[in-house]
Amino acid sequence: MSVDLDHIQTVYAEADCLFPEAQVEAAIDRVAAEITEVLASTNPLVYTVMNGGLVFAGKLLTRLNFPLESSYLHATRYRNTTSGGELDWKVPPAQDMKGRTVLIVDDILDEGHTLAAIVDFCKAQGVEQVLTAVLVDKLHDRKARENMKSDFTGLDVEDRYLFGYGMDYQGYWRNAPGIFALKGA
Ligand SMILES: O=P(O)(O)OC[C@H]1O[C@H](OP(=O)(O)OP(=O)(O)O)[C@H](O)[C@@H]1O
Ligand SMILES: Nc1nc2[nH]cnc2c(=O)[nH]1
Repeated sequence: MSVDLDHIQTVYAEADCLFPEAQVEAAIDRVAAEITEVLASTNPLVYTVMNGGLVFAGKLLTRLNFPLESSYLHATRYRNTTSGGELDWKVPPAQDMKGRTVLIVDDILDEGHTLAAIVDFCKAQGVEQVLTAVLVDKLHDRKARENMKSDFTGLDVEDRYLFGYGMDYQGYWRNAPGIFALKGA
């Protein structure tokens, strides 16, 4: 598919910055401290959900100063579009997680279907416990499960289409240094 880079540039130029880099980094500091408090002695297996979780996980992991194992899984529901569909497991978890504490790290809890499916998968593998960490939680009443929350949350955000810090717009701007909302969405 050919991409209109002028359009991609315009989207960035016209977007609203909801949280600039310094605020996001402060949120990651806080989340890292909370995770350390709860998980430092549990020898956790930390799973990054690709692609979106990449930036948050990279920044989070160096702030977790205790023994842990890091791996990734790849599940997608949006496929570079702005509305979700069926969850597609591109790379399921590879490690044996039976009896382990597992932390799932992702960029966003939106409707929550992605995290719910991953958590269910981990439970079916016989984990000791599975916890979740997201950089942003989008506030609305369309969650997959009632009152669904992540165990660790960086920032609560309004109900708009977001990009930056791992979140994409048509595959672009995962590298944007802040949390941005699409103009008019
Ligand atoms: O809470 P939900 O409504 O399920 O949405 C959240 C998921 O959507 C995004 O992934 P996406 O499917 O866009 O794939 P990506 O990680 O490659 O961007 C994001 O990274 C989360 O994994
Ligand atoms: N980039 C991006 N991915 C999402 N996945 C679910 N919600 C969103 C969103 O607002 N932005």
